[in-house]
Amino acid sequence: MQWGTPSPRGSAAAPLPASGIILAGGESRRMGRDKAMLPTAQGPLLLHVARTLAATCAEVLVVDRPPGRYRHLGLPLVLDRFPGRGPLAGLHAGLEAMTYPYGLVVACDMPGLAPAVARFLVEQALAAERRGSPVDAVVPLRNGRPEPLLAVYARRLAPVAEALLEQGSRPLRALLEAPGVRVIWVDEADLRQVDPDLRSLVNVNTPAEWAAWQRARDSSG
Ligand SMILES: Nc1nc2c(ncn2[C@@H]2O[C@H](COP(=O)(O)OP(=O)(O)OP(=O)(O)O)[C@@H](O)[C@H]2O)c(=O)[nH]1
Repeated sequence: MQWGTPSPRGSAAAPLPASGIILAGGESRRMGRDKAMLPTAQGPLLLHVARTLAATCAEVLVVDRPPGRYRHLGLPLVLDRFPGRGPLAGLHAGLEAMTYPYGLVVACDMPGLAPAVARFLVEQALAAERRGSPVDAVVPLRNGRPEPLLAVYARRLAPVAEALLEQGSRPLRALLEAPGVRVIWVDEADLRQVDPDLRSLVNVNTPAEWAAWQRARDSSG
């Protein structure tokens, strides 16, 4: 299945004027095989995530480390400018390349992303902008802890991320803690209104986690 094939499920609402950024430049050491290419009923996991994101975001970009591994999928591809520096480097490249002022970032190893969650997070950023009180990020909390691998970031954070990367490898969290960065923290209870089991926040890092995810999917039909 190639990118651009019409979604079998379709989507009732039109995509929002925002970008979707899929971080796919990791090394998958714990999985022992490329997480982006794990097989799903909708094709490789990366394609499944991209198609889910496309229901919400008018643009979807995949960010990989050079030289780029996913050209064969036909997805719009961006390469890290700070290779080997982790997810913040992927976010930085995505923010620099994206067309829209806000981008929803998703890790390529999140098989349960729900379009309703993607839309809910992006709408928080767009609504704040409309109210005249723009924010730089919209980040879910789970058990009181930030989930920065499924979050909205403003394009204006690109130079902030670049300054952090120039200091070396830094966690995504460092961007949210940078001076002046305005964040909407989304309560777990609010997220559960659109995703009761918080499946959108599941990421699969190991073969055991992948097997558990597949079992859970099978048992829920
Ligand atoms: N573009 C880009 N994405 C990255 C980079 N490092 C990690 N990611 C992505 O960020 C997300 C979270 O990565 P991790 O699961 O922490 O790391 P990983 O390298 O994929 O996996 P491990 O090797 O098992 O730690 C995944 O979607 C990765 O593909 C990077 O240097 N560049």
